[in-house]
Amino acid sequence: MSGKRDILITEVALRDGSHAINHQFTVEQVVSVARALDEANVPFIEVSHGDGLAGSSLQYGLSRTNEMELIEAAVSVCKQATVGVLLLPGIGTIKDLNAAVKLGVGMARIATHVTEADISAQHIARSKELGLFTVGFLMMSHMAPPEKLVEQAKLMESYGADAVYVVDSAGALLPHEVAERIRALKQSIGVEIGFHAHNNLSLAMANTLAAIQEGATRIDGSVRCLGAGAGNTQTEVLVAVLERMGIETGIDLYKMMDLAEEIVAPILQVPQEITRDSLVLGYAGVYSSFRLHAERAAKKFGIDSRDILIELGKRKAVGGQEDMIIDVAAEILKQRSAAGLR
Ligand SMILES: CC[C@H](O)CC(=O)C(=O)O
Ligand SMILES: [Mn+2]
Repeated sequence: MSGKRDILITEVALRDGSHAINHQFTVEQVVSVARALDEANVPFIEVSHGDGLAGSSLQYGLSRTNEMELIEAAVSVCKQATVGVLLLPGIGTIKDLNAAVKLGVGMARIATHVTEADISAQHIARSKELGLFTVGFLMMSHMAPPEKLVEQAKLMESYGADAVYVVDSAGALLPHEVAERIRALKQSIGVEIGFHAHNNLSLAMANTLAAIQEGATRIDGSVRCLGAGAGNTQTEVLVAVLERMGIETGIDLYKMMDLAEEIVAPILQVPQEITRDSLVLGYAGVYSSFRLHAERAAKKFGIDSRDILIELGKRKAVGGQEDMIIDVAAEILKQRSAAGLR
């Protein structure tokens, strides 16, 4: 480990992983994970509610612990890592960003649906004013062709973003689709390009490597796959694979493996694997964070969660439309009853 970094990894387990554990992180868990990540020399650690700052709500899931306490705890144990936050304009506000900055965060990722970058202008501008490394985070990137993605990334760049991410929120992209998107951005924007994967079709690693091959220099990972759906690119595995390829992350592999095994595995409510529901998320192109909501609705209405997810995919539901999950479940039940199937 030379300390040189060819690729900058952002660890998202303490934010994306919040979805997988119903937003139940405790201060003690965040302290132990963040401290170990910092000791392993991970450069960026994202901490927030799964849906970003101020996501704690009945609609998205109530946090067990106020996220500001979690952020403060993470910052307090990080000696070298930058702690970052996610903000979805409309869920979180500039007031929330200001509060997070007071606690010592150094990076903000402003996330919008892939076709709605224009709503990020004031949040990106404020983040820059606050001196933060600022990322534009284009979610559900499988829903837009490369030309559209370029148009939206250019908007984020024009607002001042230091990097723009292609975000495969549904884990639906195939490696050649990732490659064409990153290639198009590389040819069109001047800021760094990042990639965020979900492993619902078992393609997170392949997609990440395709992104790196086309010039992405910022990559998200979640240790032990602690992320929504089937999780993200597994950080400790990514570190090992990149090391084998001669690509330096600056991260200590043994320390990452120990953290995964000894600290993160016990936090998981169930081991992260590609279940039938996470597979359907990728297959149907549905937001990974919808999985547990759909499973709860399926149980309540006595129907198959896969039918709910497939219908959400057909309706092209986007992040923030979690209320549609109940509507869809109720409609499926009504149709079944009308057809005499129940
Ligand atoms: C709801 C926010 C979302 O979880 C952000 C993200 O990680 C993604 O779109 O994949
Ligand atoms: Mn995600």
